[in-house]
Amino acid sequence: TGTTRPQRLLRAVQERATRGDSESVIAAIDHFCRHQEWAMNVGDEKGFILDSVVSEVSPQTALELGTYCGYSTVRIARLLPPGGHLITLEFNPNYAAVARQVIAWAGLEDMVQVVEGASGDWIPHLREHFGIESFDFVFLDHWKELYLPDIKLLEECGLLRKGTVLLADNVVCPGTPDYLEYVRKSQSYESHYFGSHLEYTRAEDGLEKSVYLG
Ligand SMILES: O=C(NCCCCCn1ccnc1)c1cc(-c2ccc(F)cc2)cc(O)c1O
Ligand SMILES: [Mg+2]
Repeated sequence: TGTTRPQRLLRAVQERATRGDSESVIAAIDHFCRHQEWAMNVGDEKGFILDSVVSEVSPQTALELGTYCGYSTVRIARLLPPGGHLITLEFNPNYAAVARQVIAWAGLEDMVQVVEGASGDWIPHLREHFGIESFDFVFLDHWKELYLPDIKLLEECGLLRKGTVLLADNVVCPGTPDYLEYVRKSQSYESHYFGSHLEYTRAEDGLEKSVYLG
């Protein structure tokens, strides 16, 4: 027994960050991951790229696949425009429980909906369950072999529109080769690779930004 890494990360947030201050929550998690224990958050370097894409899109509706401890959820939600809303899907209930508390500590619970379950099960029900017409922005950061099937499902469910921006983490490490090939070859996407590093390390990694053309 004892605590899990997500629980230790949450304790670091509660001990180091100021309630309602999302910047201090982000800083506390980055400090924990650099100085205490590595964790698979998108991190500060790739997080800066995520911030710039979210700011550019300024999404009213956003979807995140893979919440983990809520680090990228907080990064995205803090930049949403008035009326903006973020739905984040997490398969692991222990991750989801920690993420809800991290998001609440940042004071962003009103703009975020943490949904527990398998992305493939939930995607076909997002419209009816949350009144979503389509997404302006999608951040992919869950199991790497699900990136491709899940964007195909989003297409089939009509949840992408002309101009929807997809941003995928880890396209180099751990890697998402089938997803990359698809978005780079498909006539329905305009893709661009942002080179960076695996969170808190010197290993190569990067984000792929893909605009859906319909
Ligand atoms: O596996 C990752 N994320 C998915 C976690 C489970 C998602 C569950 N889920 C949520 C919704 N549907 C399913 C991941 C891994 C690494 C990594 C890199 C190098 C290494 F040596 C070890 C690990 C780095 C990341 O940045 C990652 O995102
Ligand atoms: Mg990741």
